Amino acid sequence: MSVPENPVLTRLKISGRLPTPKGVALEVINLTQRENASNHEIARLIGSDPALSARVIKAANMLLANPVRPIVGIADAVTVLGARALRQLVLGISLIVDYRHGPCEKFDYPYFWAHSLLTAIAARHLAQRARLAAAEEIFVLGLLGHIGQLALATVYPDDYGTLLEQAQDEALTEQYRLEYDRFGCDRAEMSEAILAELQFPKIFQMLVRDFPRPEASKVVEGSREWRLLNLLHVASLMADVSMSGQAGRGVLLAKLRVQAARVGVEEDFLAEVGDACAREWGEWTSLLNMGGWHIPSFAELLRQSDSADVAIEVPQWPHADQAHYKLRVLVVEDDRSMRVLLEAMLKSAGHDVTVARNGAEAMRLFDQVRPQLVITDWRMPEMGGIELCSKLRESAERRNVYVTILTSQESVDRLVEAFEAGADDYLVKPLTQKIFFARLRAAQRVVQLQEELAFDREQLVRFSRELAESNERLQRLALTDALTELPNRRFARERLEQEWALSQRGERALSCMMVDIDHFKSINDEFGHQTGDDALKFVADTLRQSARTQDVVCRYGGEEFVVICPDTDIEAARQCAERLRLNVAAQPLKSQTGNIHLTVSIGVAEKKEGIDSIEDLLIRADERLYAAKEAGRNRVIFEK
Ligand SMILES: Nc1nc2c(ncn2[C@@H]2O[C@H](COP(=O)(O)OP(=O)(O)OP(=O)(O)O)[C@@H](O)[C@H]2O)c(=O)[nH]1
Repeated sequence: MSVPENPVLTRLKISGRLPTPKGVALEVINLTQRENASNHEIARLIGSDPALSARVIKAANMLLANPVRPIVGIADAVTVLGARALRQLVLGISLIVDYRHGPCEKFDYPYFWAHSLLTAIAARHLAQRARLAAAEEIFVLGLLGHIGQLALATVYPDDYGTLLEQAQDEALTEQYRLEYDRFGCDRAEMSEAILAELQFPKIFQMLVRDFPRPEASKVVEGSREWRLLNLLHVASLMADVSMSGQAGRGVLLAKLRVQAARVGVEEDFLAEVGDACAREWGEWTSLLNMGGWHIPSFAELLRQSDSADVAIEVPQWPHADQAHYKLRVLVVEDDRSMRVLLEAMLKSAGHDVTVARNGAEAMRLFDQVRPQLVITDWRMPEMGGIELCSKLRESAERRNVYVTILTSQESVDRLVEAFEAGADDYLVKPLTQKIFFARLRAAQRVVQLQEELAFDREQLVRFSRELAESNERLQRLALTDALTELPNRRFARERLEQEWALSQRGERALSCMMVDIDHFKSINDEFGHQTGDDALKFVADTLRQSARTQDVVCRYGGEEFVVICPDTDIEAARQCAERLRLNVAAQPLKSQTGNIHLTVSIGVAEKKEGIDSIEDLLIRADERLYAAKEAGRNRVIFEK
């Protein structure tokens, strides 16, 4: 990756103001740059500085950590490490020794080097386990990772001191910006330039430039460079945590967990590395004549702090578009770092996240959270991901949730097992953000489609229920007389048919009345149509209230009513009719113009021999009604 030359750096290089090794170390650097330099010459030169050679031998032994064949002399160190690694080691050691103090009063040199040394030790362990690079190279890279800041403090002691005071509470990006505004380059560019100047390989130059802010790096995610970059970042965060005061430690630990989980470093390993750092710390500090720092037990720190208590600063992850469809997600993971990472990534994409430590806890939380997506680890205490998945699929209310299983190794058999347990998807750890967010979007699409389908289904059910209700209402309206709210003629005929059939089957009696308001026309003529309507309603109400429970009073047309009397012979029907007639006559209709006395005439008929249909029955009742009118009205006729 070629970087355009920064004029500020060029100027500093020319004026020789950048931090560089001195004395014998400088000669070693120059010598190892010569292609024809022999190991013998290099060894002799280092040997001329007893302090340097003692440090180099000890450092080489600590880095190579081979108790079977320790390095005993400087010639041995040159052979085992090789000229390039040796050169880098000499550089790192001499810079620490020569720049232990400096002119910038506000810059804490001892803190700076202690932090760099811790970063170096941690980076070495992390890289060794990940088998990403030679341990001694990563060590030096950690040691010189922040060299740009030392350079700024050393080259511009006063200005940089002022800037440090101004920027101490600012975020790193803002600090970089302030440095750039003041000096024309920031500490990362400065680190890169110094490593270029010291002839470190290009990849090292890029790493020191990018590792303090890996999220801003353009390096391809998942590549070896990307992993190295993030490991260095994790190492530097471990140094931050170890050296921070109690107050800020919780937030730093949460940040560390997220970053560690991103590169697949689980919490147990983090604790192991932390404790290895604390163990080696004493040896390194005595080797480099540094002191005064106590490094706490890392495992203890991790145990004490629960990131769940800390408000995690959620970074905006690349690839994490804000969720256009917000999901309720249940993260089920026993490793705290991984849990914190998943939570942070999901939250940065705008989702609602709940966490559980194992499948059993997830089952307990399920109904309360009602998740749409479950992301679960495979192996967990109490209940693992596969069992959780099977349990969810067994339950009718929970089976529709989208389940993604996390696995550390991808094997065909494992994947088949996951899908057979009912998983919808799987993700392989360490998580690659790009893949994670792509899979998340796929899950979102499926959940969204499922919910839209469910919504459509619900709508359909609602529509058909409404339709049934409205049909029923229409039916009711079709069979009801709007003015009197009595059943209408159509209803009367349908009901008569039913009662007729019932009476046929059970040989039960059936009677019916035809009721007509007397001189109704004259009410209309005298008092107007509205009063005529009121009179109709009045008579209808009286009939309804006076009829027996089983009788059905209907408006048959105009001012005419039919009363159906099931299980009723002619005598009983006559008595009912008489009661109706008397009740109508008993109460006058109160109108604006005064009381109007109303009467009705009633014809009663019974189903009996010679009456073969409801038509016959109605005609017979109508004939008797006519007879009642003829006979002077306000009476009941039930026989001819
Ligand atoms: N106000 C009102 N009048 C109605 C309604 N339906 C029918 N009528 C009137 O009721 C009257 C019925 O009159 P007729 O059948 O001749 O009865 P009538 O001669 O007045 O009286 P009777 O001989 O005793 O039956 C007609 O004038 C119709 O216009 C209605 O819904 N409202």
